[in-house]
Amino acid sequence: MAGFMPAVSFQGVSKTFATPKGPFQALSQVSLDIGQGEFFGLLGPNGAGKTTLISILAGLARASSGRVLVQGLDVQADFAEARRRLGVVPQELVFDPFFNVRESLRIQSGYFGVKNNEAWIDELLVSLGLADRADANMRQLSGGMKRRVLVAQALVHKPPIIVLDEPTAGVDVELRQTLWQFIARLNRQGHTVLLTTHYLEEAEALCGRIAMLKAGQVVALDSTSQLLTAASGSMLQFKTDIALPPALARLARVTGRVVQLPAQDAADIESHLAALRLAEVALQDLEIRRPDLEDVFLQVMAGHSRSNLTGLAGTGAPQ
Ligand SMILES: Nc1ncnc2c1ncn2[C@@H]1O[C@H](COP(=O)(O)OP(=O)(O)OP(=O)(O)O)[C@@H](O)[C@H]1O
Repeated sequence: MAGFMPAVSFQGVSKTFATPKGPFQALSQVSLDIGQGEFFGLLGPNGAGKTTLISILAGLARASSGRVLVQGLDVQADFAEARRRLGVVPQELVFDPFFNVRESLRIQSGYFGVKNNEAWIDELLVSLGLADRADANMRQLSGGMKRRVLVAQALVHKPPIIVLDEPTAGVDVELRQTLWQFIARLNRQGHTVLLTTHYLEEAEALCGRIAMLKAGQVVALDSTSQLLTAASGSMLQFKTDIALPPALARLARVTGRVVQLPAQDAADIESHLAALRLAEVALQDLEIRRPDLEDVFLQVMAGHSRSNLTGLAGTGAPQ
């Protein structure tokens, strides 16, 4: 990969927090490169270390060891210049209540030293559905509207790298669509996107490549399509109102009336169906489908992944 400069390079990043119970290792030896122009997903269960990794990238926290480069710039040694290349949309709603929407964008623009930015500010307001709230005070906005402003603030200096930490947590369908259309457009124009989300459907639809973190370690790193292809078996899915026999209940993912049962092969499917028939479980809308990203995620987190899912951690090759 000589001459190849990643947008973001995590190099052996570890982070240990001092806690009353002693040191706690939130990240251990995270190494991965995100190529320029990639739409990259960082996934993991609560507490896996996603926000810690992004805080280190944004220069808000220090790695205990290892380093992070943004377009070749060290986030510690070249903090201001590295930070300018990043647009970070935080998870939490933090805002200044004294300004209106447009003023807050102008202030943020000034912070990054960008002048004569009104045209881009107008485009942000329109693209994020904020145009008619431009003069509203930040205090008056609903939670979803505040989140739109946070996205606009993060993008006001046109950063080449956009970092979104769970941007759609608790936001409505309309904002999600507005947001993703806009971010996808910026990605097509060449902006690199790093996304953390718990919405695996979004990650599957948007991300070209995905890293999965578990307890501070990279446990899968591959293109989204390769992760899906490499996932083993299929899923038997149906609806029912009747309780499953205990042996199947242990295997099943149940969401309301919908039951999903992983099956390695045809014999597995047959034995599941036989057990259901024996227990007189009436099935509706029965289907057999390929695993989706949620299935892959659960397989990886359960440690049942095939070695080709886990063996790639650290290679960091963009597609
Ligand atoms: N300042 C801190 N001091 C001690 N432990 C911390 C600190 N910050 C984070 N942690 C711990 O580090 C681990 C990783 O936290 P982090 O917020 O990075 O996870 P996450 O993957 O972003 O989770 P979520 O999906 O819930 O946002 C957690 O166990 C958390 O409790």
